[in-house]
Amino acid sequence: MSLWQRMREGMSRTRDALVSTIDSLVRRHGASAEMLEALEESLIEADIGPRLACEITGRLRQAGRLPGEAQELRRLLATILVEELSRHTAALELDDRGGEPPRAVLLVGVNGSGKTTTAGKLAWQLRREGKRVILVGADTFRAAAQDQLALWAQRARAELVRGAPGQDPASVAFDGVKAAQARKADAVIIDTAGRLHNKSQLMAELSKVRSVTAKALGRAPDEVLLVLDATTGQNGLQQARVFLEAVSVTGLVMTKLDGTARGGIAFAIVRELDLPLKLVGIGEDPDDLRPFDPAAFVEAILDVAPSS
Ligand SMILES: Nc1nc2c(ncn2[C@@H]2O[C@H](COP(=O)(O)OP(=O)(O)OP(=O)(O)O)[C@@H](O)[C@H]2O)c(=O)[nH]1
Repeated sequence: MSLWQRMREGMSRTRDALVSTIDSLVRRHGASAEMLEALEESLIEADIGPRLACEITGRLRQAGRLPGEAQELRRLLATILVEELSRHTAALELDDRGGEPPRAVLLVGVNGSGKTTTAGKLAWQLRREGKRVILVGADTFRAAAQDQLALWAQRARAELVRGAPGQDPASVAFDGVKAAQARKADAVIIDTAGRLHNKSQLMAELSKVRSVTAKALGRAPDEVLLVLDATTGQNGLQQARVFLEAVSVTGLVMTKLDGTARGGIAFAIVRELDLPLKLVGIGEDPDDLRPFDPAAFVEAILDVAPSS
């Protein structure tokens, strides 16, 4: 299946909801003020966030003559959404930045958000490019998390550095980076714990993992990615802020976009957090982690290419 088809399939729940709603609004209200009001509500329903939904309909209002045909309206909307997302997109900094290998990626985020899966998929993809990759299990709190990472290491044929139960996560990260340097690996991917029951402890732990990783590397980690579960919707924003207080994040990964009809959350999150969305998870296969491409994403949820 081509990348484009896979993105379409992954986003089908959001697309089905948005396209049928917009088309029926246009059928019911035509190109009218009522239609725009109803459209604003539908965008909020799709989790785009009230502020952005209001801005979008404001822009449509200003655009002058509204298209009376649903597909044209979706095309206009797509143009506005691509423009919005493009302001908050960036590629992973794994190849084209200075500094000696290994490139280091730290994954942070709440339990169950998809960190381990993202680490595994990323390792799998880098391995496919012929890179030497070390996966590091710095979640020493949950043995199951380490076992899951070990399975991914096997699947990706990546090497694994895992901590002993109860070991200081920062020391595991340090060992992982040192092992990657000694083995001349291209990339080291560090999976961390994300329990939120004790916020100050988690924050202290994460900032120590980051600073010890930086010390072992001799520079800041190339990427500190905050992994967010799209199915938690607006609640994810609150959780994200806790992590942002603890570590300086270089980008976002949004997982499980295939599991929601409210994929508009991607817009709300990048807008509210003002951080680039770098990767999206659209399924459980190793290939279902994708660099974020605003035009492909918007086309997949609105079923039209943006007007040029
Ligand atoms: N459908 C779908 N499932 C995903 C995606 N990403 C992760 N998952 C699933 O989400 C569940 C949780 O993912 P994990 O990678 O274990 O999450 P985690 O953040 O590492 O969780 P802890 O190990 O508990 O900290 C797993 O069942 C994954 O297979 C995605 O993009 N789409």
